[in-house]
Formats: sequence, structure tokens, C-alpha cells
Amino acid sequence: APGGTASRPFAPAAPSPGYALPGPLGPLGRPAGDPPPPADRAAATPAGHETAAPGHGPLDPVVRLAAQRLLVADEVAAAKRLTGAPADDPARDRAVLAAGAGEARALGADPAAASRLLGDQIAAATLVERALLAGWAADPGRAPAVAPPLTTLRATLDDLDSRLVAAWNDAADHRAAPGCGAALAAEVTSMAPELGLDELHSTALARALASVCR
Ligand SMILES: C=C(O[C@@H]1C=C(C(=O)O)C=C[C@H]1O)C(=O)O
Repeated sequence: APGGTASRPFAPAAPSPGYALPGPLGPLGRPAGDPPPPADRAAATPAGHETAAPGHGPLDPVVRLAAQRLLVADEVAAAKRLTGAPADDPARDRAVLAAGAGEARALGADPAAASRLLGDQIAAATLVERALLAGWAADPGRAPAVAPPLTTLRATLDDLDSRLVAAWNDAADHRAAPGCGAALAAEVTSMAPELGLDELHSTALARALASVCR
């Protein structure tokens, strides 16, 4: 995995070789047949005003938005499978990093740190995309037959990114606190069952959060 997660306190313990691939995807990238997501899972909230769900701590919005981004990556992979586009798109990467830096600047936050945060989201998303695309190539019967257009999915990612940078900035004090790593680990542990994250997505979520604590 790019960057590695082994030294992080919230990295999943001893990932097995290879990732468990989910089955055919439902509308939100969930295996078909799974129960529908909680109604509030993808609820839109205004940028910059994420609030922690009951029972969750101040890093909850950061972890939740990073996880939601990874669920969109399932649909990105499906769209790319249908068009033959590769997982990696360096031009789009640059646009995402520049947008994140711009959002941070507008908030008076460190643009370079925001770019690291977004770079980690990209690394995590491509981890998911590559694993899904490889699984579907090996077993085409499991590949999704439909996906939203990539432009639509990128607009969703843009929205999540601006909310993520705002939530990350709101949590600046908590990100600098000594207990940050443990708090982040606790959020990941509670988020995985809540959002139905499998091993691949839990591993990717840990990768996405690599630079959050400072
Ligand atoms: C999500 C995509 O796939 C990859 C991941 C990206 C991201 O996480 O923002 C951006 C470009 C690609 O390298 C995409 O192409 O939009």
C-alpha cells in the first residue's frame, strides 16, 4: 500500500494478503443485498459546519467525510471500468490538490498541509479503485454494469473535499493534541461498522487519515 500504514495506531491489525473484494455494487457501492445505508449517511450539510454525530468525538466529521469519499471511489472505479479509463489521473490529482490548497488559504489554514490531506485522500481512493478494477478484471461477472458519469462523481468529490478541508481546519486543536492518534483510531473503529466498510475500505480509510494528527 502506498505510504504504508503499519506505524499508525489506527491501522487495521495484520491485513491479510490481498483485499477481500466486495460483491456486485449497489447504488452507493454497497454489495447488492446489503441493507440500505442509514438515511443520514450521505446527508448533505453546509460546508464548514460538520457536527459530530451523538457518541462521536471532535474528529468524527473528518473521518466520516474521508470514509464517504472512499465510498464514492467505488463508483469512480465502476465508471472507469465502463470507459476503460485508468485508476490514476495525474491531471485530476493536480486539480484536487490545488483546490484543497485554495480552500485552506481561504480559511487561513496551511495550504501545504491541506494538500497533504488531499494527497492522502487520492492515495486512498486509488487504492480502492485499483483493487476493485483488478477484482473485476479477474471476475468480470462481478463487475458493475452501470455507473454514474465520472463528471458527476467528481462534482460529489469536490463537495466532499471542501467539507473535509473545513472539518479538518475546525479540528486543528484536536489534531495537535497528544491523544489525536488514539482518538482517530477510535473514530475509525466505530465508523467501519456504522458505514459498512469492508477490509479494503478500512485499510484505505487508515491511509486517508495518515497526515491528520500533527
Ligand atoms: C477519483 C478519481 O481517481 C483517482 C483519484 C482521485 C481523487 O481521489 O480525487 C483523483 C484522480 C485519480 O487519480 C478520479 O479520477 O476522479
